[in-house]
Amino acid sequence: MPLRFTECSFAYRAGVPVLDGLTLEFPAGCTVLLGPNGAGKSTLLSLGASVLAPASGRVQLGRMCSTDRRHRGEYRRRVGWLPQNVKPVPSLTVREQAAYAGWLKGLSRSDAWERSARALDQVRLAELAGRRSHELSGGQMRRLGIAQSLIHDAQVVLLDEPTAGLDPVQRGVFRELVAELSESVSFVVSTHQTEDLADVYESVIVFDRGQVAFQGTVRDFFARAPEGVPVERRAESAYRGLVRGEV
Ligand SMILES: Nc1ncnc2c1ncn2[C@@H]1O[C@H](COP(=O)(O)OP(=O)(O)OP(=O)(O)O)[C@@H](O)[C@H]1O
Repeated sequence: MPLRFTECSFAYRAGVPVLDGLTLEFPAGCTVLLGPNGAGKSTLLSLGASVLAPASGRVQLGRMCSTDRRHRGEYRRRVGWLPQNVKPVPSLTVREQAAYAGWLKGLSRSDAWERSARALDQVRLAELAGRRSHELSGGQMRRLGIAQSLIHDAQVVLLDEPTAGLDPVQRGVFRELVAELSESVSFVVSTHQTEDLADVYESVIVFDRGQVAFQGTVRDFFARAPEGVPVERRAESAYRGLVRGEV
């Protein structure tokens, strides 16, 4: 079931649209969302997660519409979301926090508790299940965030800059995890990091000033770099050729 935006418009302030009639479908699999600061990536993901509602147009997962009250509960279970700052819930353990997220999405307490063990196992946090979540490192906290978005059997998980501030080892762990989990779940990952795209992602979307500047496979994206650019600089070069960014 693809996540689709149809003629979506959204503004935080009247007369200053962030999205203006955007139509976009995220492909299945692992998609990286690139774009300069202020391009509207977080806004797009928040609309996808139904945290925000479009002023006009539709956001749909298959036939479910994010703003239709009849579908909203199911929509929110099927679309997981990891915002930029995942916060520990004071005094909860790692497992309790994962279960709490499931309960908030409508799972029964026992179901949420049971599923939390599997979700923590999936993100390699099973050993830390009994630790207080405020004691986790930044990388572990992001993994707990993924567990929270997986617990209710999401089909699409939206990750907003999940690797910002992580050291290279933790970034690697994160990438491996996403690659592994993407066999059963589709991911859309917003990031400013263009290195190692080919290791994880199948598709690239470059977003600029609320519009899609590029959508295609990683291979097509790399092909946008001028000839002669060394392999390790191709993604950055392709990206620079596609965006204008803020002035
Ligand atoms: N809560 C808000 N209130 C008003 N304006 C906002 C708000 N959040 C974002 N904006 C504005 O909306 C536009 C898009 O912001 P958004 O955070 O979606 O971009 P982004 O691509 O995620 O940026 P970054 O890469 O810096 O995180 C920007 O001009 C920003 O200033």
